[in-house]
Amino acid sequence: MTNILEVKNLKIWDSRNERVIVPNSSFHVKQGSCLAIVGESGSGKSVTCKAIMRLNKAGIRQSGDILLRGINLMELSEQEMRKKRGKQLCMILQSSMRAFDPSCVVGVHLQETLVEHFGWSREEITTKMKNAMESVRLKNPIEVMNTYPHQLSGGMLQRVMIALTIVLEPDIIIADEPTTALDTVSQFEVVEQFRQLRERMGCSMIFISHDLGIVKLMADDVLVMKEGEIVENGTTQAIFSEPQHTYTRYLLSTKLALNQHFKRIMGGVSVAEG
Ligand SMILES: Nc1ncnc2c1ncn2[C@@H]1O[C@H](COP(=O)(O)OP(=O)(O)OP(=O)(O)O)[C@@H](O)[C@H]1O
Repeated sequence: MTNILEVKNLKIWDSRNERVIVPNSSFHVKQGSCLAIVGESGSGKSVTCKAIMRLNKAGIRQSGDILLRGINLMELSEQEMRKKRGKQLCMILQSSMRAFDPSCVVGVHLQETLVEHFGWSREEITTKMKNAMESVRLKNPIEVMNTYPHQLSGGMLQRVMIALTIVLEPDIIIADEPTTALDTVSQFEVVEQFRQLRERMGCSMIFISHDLGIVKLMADDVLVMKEGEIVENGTTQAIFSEPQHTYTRYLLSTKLALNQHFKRIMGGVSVAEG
């Protein structure tokens, strides 16, 4: 199987105080597969994904190679990189609210993004978005497009982003904790939409999540990060059944403990199980 993305010797540091955040990371994403990145808060998951997009804040520097379909993103100009973002590399954040301009209705943002990448007409965009929104079970898509972001729930906005991703058909989707800000029911629905998205488009994905239940459901491979370093990398099956590193075992044991706690207080089957 070919790799859609290869990250080699990625180093990320804060140039203001020379603090190294990620010393030396190498990993890859196989074509059509989902790689989950797990690890405690502050372990460097987000900065790693932002480094792939080349979207870390000014002051945060990076070196190494990031090959997308064999093209080294590190060597592209900012203008060339802008063309890749959205069209070939899509990022879905914890909360989509920040991705939308609060002063415009949702449809304006969708139109602008799709015109920039494809140059389609207004009508074409509306038809494509309407179909995609219906496929992620968003009712009244036209109405949604005429609504301001703050008038929609977090779960609805995430589904609008997934619908936009369906239309953009990127080579790889990077989802950074896309369900963390949602209530349990919306979480379940959004995960389901991500699963269907992968089934339908066979797209490759990097999925950051705190929730090992979701990781087990979504990912083919798992990368475990601790203090900026990759401490373990393997298939989901292997990581869950035979974790090698003490830190991975610790993560899995806390998941188990939380599950049991949940069962004790709720008296039922934990949602994270399976
Ligand atoms: N803009 C920034 N300036 C300086 N340091 C930063 C910046 N963004 C992140 N860092 C540092 O990089 C490290 C990794 O942060 P990162 O957000 O990648 O962690 P994470 O694993 O994604 O955590 P979380 O699960 O909480 O999102 C942290 O020590 C953080 O302080």
